[in-house]
Amino acid sequence: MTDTEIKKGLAGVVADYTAISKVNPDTNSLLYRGYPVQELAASLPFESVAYLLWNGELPTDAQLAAFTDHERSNRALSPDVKTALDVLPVDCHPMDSVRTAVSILGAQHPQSEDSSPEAEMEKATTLFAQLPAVVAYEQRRRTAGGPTEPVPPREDLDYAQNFLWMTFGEEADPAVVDAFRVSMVLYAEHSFNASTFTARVITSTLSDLHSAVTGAIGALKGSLHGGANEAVMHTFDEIGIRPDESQDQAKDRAKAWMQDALAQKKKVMGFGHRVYKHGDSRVPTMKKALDAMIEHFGRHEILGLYNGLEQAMDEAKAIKPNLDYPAGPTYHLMGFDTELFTPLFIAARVTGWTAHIMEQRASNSLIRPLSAYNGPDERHVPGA
Ligand SMILES: CC(=O)SCCNC(=O)CCNC(=O)[C@H](O)C(C)(C)COP(=O)(O)OP(=O)(O)OC[C@H]1O[C@@H](n2cnc3c(N)ncnc32)[C@H](O)[C@@H]1OP(=O)(O)O
Ligand SMILES: O=C([O-])CC(=O)C(=O)O
Repeated sequence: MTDTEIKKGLAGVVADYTAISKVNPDTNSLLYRGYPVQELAASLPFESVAYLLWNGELPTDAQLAAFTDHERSNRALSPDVKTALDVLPVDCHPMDSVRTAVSILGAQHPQSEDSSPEAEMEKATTLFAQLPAVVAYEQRRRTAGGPTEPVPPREDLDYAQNFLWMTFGEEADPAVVDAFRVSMVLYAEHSFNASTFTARVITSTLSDLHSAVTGAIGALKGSLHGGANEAVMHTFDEIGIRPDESQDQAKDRAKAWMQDALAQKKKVMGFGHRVYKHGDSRVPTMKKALDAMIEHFGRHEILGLYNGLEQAMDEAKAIKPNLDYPAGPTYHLMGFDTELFTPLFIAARVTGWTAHIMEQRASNSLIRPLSAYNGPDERHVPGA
């Protein structure tokens, strides 16, 4: 086999059909089940988008009411999960904590080994409902410096409102809720990205849903994928966030930082994409949400840093930001610890992952590519 036949990173390989989303780099568009993501993000609750991804259609009012009733009644942090999280080091990465929690939820689920469509939908829905409690508790445990009391969920709040309530213990301002809701919708689904493909590979062996999600979390953690939203904030921190500084001063420092980083051939997280080469379809919508948070909190120096990095990268390499770039500072302004940013991505992407798990299972073929061997020629153990 020659090198030219090898598709390193599976770049450009079309591995299967999917009816869940369409990423089109030529038109810079993203459709969930045919709907432009910008239209979904404009006003729909995240619950409707989850329903759409799983069922293929937006819910009627009655369907949404039944779905949200079920979701709201499954929001509490499982006591066993709390016990398990409490023995983890308080400074362990919260991606590890959430991965552990999903594993426990799988082992405890009464339908863990049932992969019928009904059981898969039930497991996807309860996981969707329970992840905010896990992520919120991890934020609170870190803030408290150890085991603490979770904030009980509220059934009178929608998904986004309740997520922020459980995290911060107070009702969030509607502007913050809306920016958070938008981020969840934009993060929900993106065809055969690395974590979703991981979930599909695991499902293809006829393994269970929670195993597939646990594996997907591992794939999401890396900074070339979901971990980039955390890494973006580390970049901002390295440049230095100075709330007293003007937007222009911040921009100049950010530009200088980027020029230096690129001169050293560094990869700057939050920029570039395997599929989009002229900008990520979701960035303009997420940037609007970031702008709203910058206005809301009066933090214009963040915009200076944002614009400085973006402009210097564009001038030097014409590489555009991806979704993680505006999402990172948005979550920072909302008050989340930087290490919690990728767990927030999990809470959103669990909808897309589980939709793909169900799609893979419905039309399965074991995913098992070939490799080209380039190790030593056959040789023999002395005396064998
Ligand atoms: C939600 C998400 O998961 S979106 C992706 C989040 N990930 C990141 O933000 C990590 C930073 N970005 C990257 O590493 C890459 O752009 C990837 C992995 C996302 C896509 O990479 P690929 O399609 O494999 O492109 P590849 O990494 O080969 O880059 C092509 C060229 O652009 C450069 N490049 C791409 N992204 C960046 C970047 N963020 N910073 C600096 N240079 C970059 C590469 O160095 C390479 O240059 P070269 O040809 O001179 O060697
Ligand atoms: O599609 C990708 O490769 C990465 C990405 O943007 C996502 O998963 O949202």
